[in-house]
Amino acid sequence: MNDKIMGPEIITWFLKSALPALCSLAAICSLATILCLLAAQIFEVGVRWWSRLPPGPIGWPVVGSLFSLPGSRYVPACRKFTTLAQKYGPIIFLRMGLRPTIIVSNSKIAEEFFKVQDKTFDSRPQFATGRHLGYDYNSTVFSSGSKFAKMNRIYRSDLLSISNVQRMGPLRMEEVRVLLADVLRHVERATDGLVDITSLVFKANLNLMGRIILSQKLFGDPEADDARPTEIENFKFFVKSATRLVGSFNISDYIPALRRFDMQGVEKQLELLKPHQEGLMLPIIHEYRRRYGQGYGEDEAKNLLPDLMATLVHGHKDLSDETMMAVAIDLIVGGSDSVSTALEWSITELLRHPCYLQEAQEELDSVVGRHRLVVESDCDKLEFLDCVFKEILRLHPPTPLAIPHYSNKECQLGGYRIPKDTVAYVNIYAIGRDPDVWKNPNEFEPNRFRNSPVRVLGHHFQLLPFSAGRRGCPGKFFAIPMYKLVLANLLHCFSWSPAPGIRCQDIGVEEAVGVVCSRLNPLVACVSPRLPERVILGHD
Ligand code: HEM
Repeated sequence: MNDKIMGPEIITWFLKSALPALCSLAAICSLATILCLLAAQIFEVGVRWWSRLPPGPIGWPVVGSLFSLPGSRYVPACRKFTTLAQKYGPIIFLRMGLRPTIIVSNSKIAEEFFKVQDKTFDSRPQFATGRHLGYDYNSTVFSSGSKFAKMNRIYRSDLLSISNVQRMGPLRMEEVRVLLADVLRHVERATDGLVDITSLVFKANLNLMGRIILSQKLFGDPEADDARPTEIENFKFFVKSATRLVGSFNISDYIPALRRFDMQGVEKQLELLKPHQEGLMLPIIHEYRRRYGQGYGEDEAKNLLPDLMATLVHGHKDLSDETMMAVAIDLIVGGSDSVSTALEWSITELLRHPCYLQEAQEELDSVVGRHRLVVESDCDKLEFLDCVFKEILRLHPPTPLAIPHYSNKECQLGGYRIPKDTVAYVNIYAIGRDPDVWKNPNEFEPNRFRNSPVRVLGHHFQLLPFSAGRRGCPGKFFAIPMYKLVLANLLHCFSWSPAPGIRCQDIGVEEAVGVVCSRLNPLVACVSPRLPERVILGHD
């Protein structure tokens, strides 16, 4: 009986007294939160003005702009950063979590960054990818300070020197022949002439890197006798996972206290990759130590050292297995995906613009003739091909954001103060599409480079596909001849057109998200032989 009376009374009491009180409390709390956020923002605006920091979005306390800015699953970060530059200017300051961050988006600031402040920004921030893939920041890509200086010396004077690039010329030509035979085989088998160019070009580049670094093919033909399907798939999986993870914006890199929660599962994925990479690399390294770790004389060594890993093991015995693995990973991951991405964008744009495809093929006919394959010495004479190469790297730079740099002391940039320990992104994509520098910046117009003195090596700051300065890509002299030789031969040997029913201008240019910005969808095109089969197969 009592209960019956209590029930409605409590409800009445709750509605009349407690509910209004709770509502008022909630309103006060919300107001207080809004006021605190507002105060925090006003405070940050004041601090920025007082500290002469560059302009940029204010963001939220603690998280800053972390959740609102970097690329989503669908929009690459370089594009979001470009939109931001249109609002705030060529140098932007923002907080990503707890890390002060700048974004450099035009050639003028980039020139100052790489010429005046190059040494200040020659470190890398310590992110999870460097801890795992770089074996505690030991690899070139992720190292800083004296470790970087040592690795950089090894790279530039030993591994990726111009003389090594020249020494590897015959290997490049061999892999090009394998690629051409592969394309021809696929063309003959395909009833509709459609060929998946993305996977053939990726495979060719991975194999070339495998041969240069380890004297091994990493990616055989599943139907050929030398196929090792598990290993092949493992390497492909490894390279693709590594580039995806290096390009991800991992929340705990920016708010270290959240590391143990690993909210996006990045650490877990990196840990899962580790046995994978060690299973692939360690047996190879041990075999190299056994074969090349001994004290050969210089002349003997020259004959014995067919590849980069042998050069490393022979010349730098003090390096640990971990560092050796880190170097091999740098080279395989850095070298294969970037070149194949540049190639697939080139074929994409040439398919979208048949007049340029024709111009490139006419040049090949006149310089090389239709009776043989293109060889490396021809490439210097292919002026239009060079224009296509530069235009692709301007419009679709394979690495659209340079790997993040890190300032080791306070400095001045663009007239602003940049604090010590700032993460710096150079937006290579935005620089290549700057409307103040490039006419019709979003159009593919290779002839803009006819008679132009602008080169891609890092001295012309309006075009920085390989970045510049001390951290600029050490593999550029490897990448350029490989790109030109493959593209020239593909265009020379085959005729190209879009898949049936697709108009040239409808071929998609959507980009995937990652440190290497490849096509979102594989490029499938209609391919047919343009030269006699015996020429394509190199039988003449
Ligand atoms: C079209 C092909 C390529 C492009 C567009 C490219 C572009 C880049 C860019 C933009 C960076 C970042 C530089 C920075 O952080 O400022 C880089 C770094 C690097 N690249 Fe490349 N790259 C290419 C090919 C290669 C090749 C073939 C190799 C190896 C043989 C290679 C090895 C590396 C390494 C080891 C680094 C790290 C350098 C450092 O941290 O100091 N790259 N590359």
